[in-house]
Amino acid sequence: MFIPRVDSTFEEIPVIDFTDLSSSDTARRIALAEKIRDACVNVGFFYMMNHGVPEDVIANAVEAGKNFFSLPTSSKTDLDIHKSTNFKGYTALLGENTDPTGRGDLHEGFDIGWEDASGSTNQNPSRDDGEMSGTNVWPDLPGFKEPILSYYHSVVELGLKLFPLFALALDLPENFFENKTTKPAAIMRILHYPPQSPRAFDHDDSVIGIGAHTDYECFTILWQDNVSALQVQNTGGKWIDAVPIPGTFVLNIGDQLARWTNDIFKSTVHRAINKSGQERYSMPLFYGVDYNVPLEPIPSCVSSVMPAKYEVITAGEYVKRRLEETYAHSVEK
Ligand SMILES: O=C(O)CCC(=O)C(=O)O
Ligand SMILES: [Fe+2]
Repeated sequence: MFIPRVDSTFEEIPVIDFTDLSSSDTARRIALAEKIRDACVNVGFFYMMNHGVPEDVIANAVEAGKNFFSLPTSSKTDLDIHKSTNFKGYTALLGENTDPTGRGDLHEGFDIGWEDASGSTNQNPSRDDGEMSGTNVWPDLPGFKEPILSYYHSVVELGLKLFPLFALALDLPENFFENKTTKPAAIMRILHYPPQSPRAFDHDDSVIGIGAHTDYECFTILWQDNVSALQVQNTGGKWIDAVPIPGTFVLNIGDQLARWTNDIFKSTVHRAINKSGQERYSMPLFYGVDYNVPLEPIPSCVSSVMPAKYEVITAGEYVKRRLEETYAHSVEK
């Protein structure tokens, strides 16, 4: 496979225009895939401009999320993620510990997985998520579920269109991921980061908005509000701010694509620290391949000088293992 210049001491996160995402012109799709390849090989992060998800769909979901986080604590803890077998529902402040050296993350969150657009049920008999099977849980909050599912489905649709571009970026047939993404394994979160005192952070960096980590799926599509907090670590160890750019999503490569590509695509460490003095909200959607698909390295990414680095494990086993580690510290709470 052709690998462009590799230099992960980036100081900036590239911005890529997705106008040609579904272009019927192959040359345009290839040109876009080349930009994606360059960003994935060197940075593991890029902004998506002109992603096509309507602003009102985003705004309605954010509003619904804010209403949820304003509920009394007991209404939220009724849906505690520890009560779910498949990591769905509410995560309280400090309930998650993304960086094992940390003491808990300073955010609260709400997680959902696949559910039909009708919202009636996700227990589709033709869908077997193995390790990650199970339903969503929903609060008794009028006007919540519909906008959240509407955003979820818009971003799932966008994510599905990205797989052919990643395939092109890896010199694979455009349909390489098609039979591996038949039942979208996408987890969406709404996150609320209360402000944290900059002085407290100076004295104790073991409690921050979200501790340093890599994501567990193929890629993450993140909406963030206008409060800057997300930081991405380059190979020099320097934290680069992923400053909010209105109208964009941030996309980052996760561990599943790093495993497929034997680390040719970078799953880059990132964290969030909200020192702004304001509330911050974000909505990541983690997009993986079907949970029963083994994460086997792509042959062109393995050679005698680059032997396979990772044991082969299914996507579902991998995600479940990582989620168990993330929530282990708060199991008894
Ligand atoms: O809120 C953010 O900006 C980042 C969230 C994140 O990294 C995650 O949920 O994995
Ligand atoms: Fe992340």
